[in-house]
Amino acid sequence: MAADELLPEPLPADPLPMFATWFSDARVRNVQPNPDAMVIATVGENSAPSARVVLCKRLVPDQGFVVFFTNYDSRKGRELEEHPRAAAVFHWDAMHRQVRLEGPIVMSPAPESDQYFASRAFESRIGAWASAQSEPLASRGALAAQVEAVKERLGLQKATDGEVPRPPHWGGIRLWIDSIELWAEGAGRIHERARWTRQLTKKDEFSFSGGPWTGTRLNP
Ligand SMILES: Cc1cc2nc3c(=O)[nH]c(=O)nc-3n(C[C@H](O)[C@H](O)[C@H](O)COP(=O)(O)O)c2cc1C
Repeated sequence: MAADELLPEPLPADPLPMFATWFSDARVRNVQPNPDAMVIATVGENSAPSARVVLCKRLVPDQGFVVFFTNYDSRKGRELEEHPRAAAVFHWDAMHRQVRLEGPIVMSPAPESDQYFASRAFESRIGAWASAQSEPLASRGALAAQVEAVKERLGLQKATDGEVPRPPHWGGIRLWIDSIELWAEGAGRIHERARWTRQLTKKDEFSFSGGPWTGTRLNP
């Protein structure tokens, strides 16, 4: 089965509007239960890679970064602190498309994390305090007890009792894109691939400015 659309010829100078269209297509057409899911790969001790699924909650194509939210003390958080680069993969099976991203990461500015945290369900906000993500857990009951302890400590039993503050160890991570590959399934396994790279120059704690993109078709 071929992708809905193959890659334009010649390739666009800037790949990010096309990535944004693919991302939006996947969400608008609701092609899978979590169309915003991406696998994030990080590098740990002894250069060992590790990967897991997270949800991409923002894509800012004009600047060129994506955002996911997590516990900064989790395994991925600790690995990213040591090695602040990541790779991400989206796979939209029903659209026969894959997108690969690579680049440096930064923690989101506090307002970005606060805004998203405030939009989460009460239980998820309590859970962000209760779960020491990636740490050993004695039993399922132990987590339930941690949830109850957090509610007790914050004096919040239900959503209408008040605001759950954002834990300092929980927030957004921005992956700034300096390499992107778009892949579209072709007929008879003659797929289409192209990769674009650019230089990123650090502007401040949260942002980079991007140089021009260089795009190349790749053998599938
Ligand atoms: C569909 C799906 C979405 C997920 N979304 C997130 C997410 O947005 N943030 C997150 O921290 N973990 C998310 N997880 C859980 C992660 O895959 C992972 O188990 C967790 O973050 C701990 O990973 P780590 O120990 O490598 O840090 C998601 C899992 C699945 C299957």
